[in-house]
Amino acid sequence: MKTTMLRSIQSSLTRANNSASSPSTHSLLRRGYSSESAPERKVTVLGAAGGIGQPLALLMKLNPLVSHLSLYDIAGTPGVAADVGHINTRSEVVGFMGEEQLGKALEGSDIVIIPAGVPRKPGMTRDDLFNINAGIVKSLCTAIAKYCPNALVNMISNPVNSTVPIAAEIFKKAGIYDEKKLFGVTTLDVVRAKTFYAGKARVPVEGVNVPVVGGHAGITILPLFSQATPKANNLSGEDLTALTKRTQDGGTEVVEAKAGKGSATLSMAYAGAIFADACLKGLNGVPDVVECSFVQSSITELPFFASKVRLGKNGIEEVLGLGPLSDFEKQGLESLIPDLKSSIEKGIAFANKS
Ligand SMILES: NC(=O)C1=CN([C@@H]2O[C@H](COP(=O)(O)OP(=O)(O)OC[C@H]3O[C@@H](n4cnc5c(N)ncnc54)[C@H](O)[C@@H]3O)[C@@H](O)[C@H]2O)C=CC1
Ligand SMILES: O=C([O-])CC(=O)C(=O)O
Repeated sequence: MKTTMLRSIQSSLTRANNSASSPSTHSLLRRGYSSESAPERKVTVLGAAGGIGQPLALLMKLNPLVSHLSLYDIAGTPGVAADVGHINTRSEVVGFMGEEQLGKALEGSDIVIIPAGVPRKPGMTRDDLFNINAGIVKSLCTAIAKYCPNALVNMISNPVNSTVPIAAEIFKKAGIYDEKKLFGVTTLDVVRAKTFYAGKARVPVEGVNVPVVGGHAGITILPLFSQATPKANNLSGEDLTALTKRTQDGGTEVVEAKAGKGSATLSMAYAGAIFADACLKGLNGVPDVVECSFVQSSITELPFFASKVRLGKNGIEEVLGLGPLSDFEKQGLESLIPDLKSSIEKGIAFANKS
């Protein structure tokens, strides 16, 4: 029963990850790439006792590609680590608490996932989190540069449109920046676009794929429904406009429904687990692993942009282009540029002051 449930979670993680044409966890296992023979991989979660951190720790504990799971927070991690650590899956779990343990938490990490920071309350924008979260991200990235400079960094903390540029500048200052290893996690936008599209088009959600490009806030989130598969002929222009708006406002929909108790945590943990799994597969040499992510980019005039990226043994193997856009999407792209540009510049300026 337990094994069946674990298998079904693992396979749904992989099935949902269908923007990648990568083989499923099951096919990896069938090819003799079992947890016993998979390479050792250490994954560290910073902010592991939080609303996202806890379910994300659980999902990473269920991933057979992880051999060491390191859980760090400023408080509460011993309990989370003891709890998750009792689950009978491959990885060894260690909890670390407080700044003096941050170095040990990070040492030897292959992937560092960062959901540390404050979430929104109703009425706030993601940018309203900047003042607190920018400082948290800056100090965590300074530690990453020191203790695990080669790790892939999966940035979840908001505002992603600014925290990713902050991380890049901190890494540049430390002399360790590798643009192939820094990712803003925008997978939740893809997860939402798939769910909303499947609902509207009345197609089975498991087979749906929708690229989402741009950034991760309001109109900077640009789902490309013209490229959605399977093609739906039953959607009007109005339907596509409504789907786009709902995807852009997905975070706010959850913030309002939680009415002061935070923002998306469970769906974000799921999305974060999907993205980390794709990074692990890339590191392990699985071919053709493709996910959308907010990365250093030259596909538009902006230095960072979310688009499909191909993942490999060193992180990003290729930043893929946007593909053909509808007139509506071209307009969306044009309108998002100034917003995204100013969020990127704000992050860069913050990291370089003092
Ligand atoms: N990229 C995305 O799609 C999404 C991003 N988010 C963002 O993720 C962040 C976290 O959200 P929640 O987990 O709901 O918040 P939360 O408040 O429940 O958890 C945050 C955790 O970070 C910890 N923390 C604070 N300062 C830290 C530091 N210096 N080092 C390590 N840990 C530290 C806190 O102790 C807490 O346990 C927020 O900024 C939120 O806006 C949320 C949903 C989606
Ligand atoms: O909306 C928020 O504040 C959290 C977030 O980024 C999301 O749910 O997409």
